[in-house]
Amino acid sequence: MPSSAPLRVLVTGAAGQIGYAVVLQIAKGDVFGNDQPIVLVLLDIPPLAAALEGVKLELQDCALPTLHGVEAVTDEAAGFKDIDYAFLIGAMPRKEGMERKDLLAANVRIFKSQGQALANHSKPTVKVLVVGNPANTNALVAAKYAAGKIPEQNFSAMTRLDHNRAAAQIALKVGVPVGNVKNVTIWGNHSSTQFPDASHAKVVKDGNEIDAISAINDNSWVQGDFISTVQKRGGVIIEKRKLSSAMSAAKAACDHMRDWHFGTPSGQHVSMAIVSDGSYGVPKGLVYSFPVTVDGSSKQWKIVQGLKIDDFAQSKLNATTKELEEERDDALAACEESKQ
Ligand SMILES: NC(=O)c1ccc[n+]([C@@H]2O[C@H](COP(=O)([O-])OP(=O)(O)OC[C@H]3O[C@@H](n4cnc5c(N)ncnc54)[C@H](O)[C@@H]3O)[C@@H](O)[C@H]2O)c1
Ligand SMILES: O=C(O)CC[C@H](O)C(=O)O
Repeated sequence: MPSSAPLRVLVTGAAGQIGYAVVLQIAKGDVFGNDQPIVLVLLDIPPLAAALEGVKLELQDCALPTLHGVEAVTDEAAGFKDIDYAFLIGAMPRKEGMERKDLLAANVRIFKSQGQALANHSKPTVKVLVVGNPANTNALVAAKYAAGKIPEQNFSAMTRLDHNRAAAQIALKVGVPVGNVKNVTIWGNHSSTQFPDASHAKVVKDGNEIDAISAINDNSWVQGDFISTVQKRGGVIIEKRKLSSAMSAAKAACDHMRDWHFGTPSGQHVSMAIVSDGSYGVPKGLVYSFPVTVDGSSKQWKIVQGLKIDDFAQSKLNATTKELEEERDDALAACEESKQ
């Protein structure tokens, strides 16, 4: 039987394709547990009000014991009121032929407004996951406009999909189930400059835990096809489906929030894009993907320190840093232009 007070969980873009895939997983307990009641708040834009209402009705029809309420709203003030967790998915996805940069100016304004809404209406303890692209820079913008009310440590952007993709590629290469792979790392931006890093990963093979690098035994793959496959996977999905990834993105969003809520398993790290504190020489303030562990009782993440970064890895970290600095500058200029 559900025991504690309901958590208010906001999903923006809830009438969209990731939204449709994510709400059931959240509502049935995959993220916050089978005994944690929740109220789902679905937010989308006014032209999507009827579709949003349809999602709400379907959720009611799922008859889920953990779902104590569903609210469908098109007004930010109502959507962000008193929320505990926010899945910020609502934004334009890249279509075939579009560059990620084309999204920046349009989407960044959404996150300025939502940063302000978080500051004005949400609980100061709210934990925020930005999925909408460019996710890292959108999170930077939301954190900036919520500053003073909500700690920057409460903002994150999603690189868990890249993390899951990297683990899956290693599992396929080694010939083990993906559950036998842990501690891959995604560094930097959720974009094609990200650095998927297998060098600290472990694999259980034939009953023994060994370094992934030894299990793979193919350094040119680790420094070549492995990296480019993960970097370009989102684009390949768009090319094949003519739509941006949704099922895998929704699953990754749930993984990210579950680990933030309950903590990471002992001896394991995950990848989260969070506000840099200067670790590994990454400029402070950039929203950058790092290897992190999370303590489930405090719900605080910590960057894993002391991982060896060789010259090859450092050049990859530098490239994604450079892109994030450019995105930050473009985004802040776009925010200045939008006088709301
Ligand atoms: N970080 C990641 O790993 C990752 C992975 C996949 C997709 N994405 C991104 O997630 C976003 C959503 O993708 P999708 O496929 O669900 O797109 P979609 O077009 O199917 O849905 C987006 C929804 O957001 C809504 N929306 C737009 N502006 C809004 C606003 N201001 N407030 C609330 N809702 C708003 C739209 O009306 C639409 O219903 C895209 O930006 C996509 O690129 C990120
Ligand atoms: O637009 C893209 O290139 C990527 C879309 C999405 O973020 C993904 O990773 O699948």
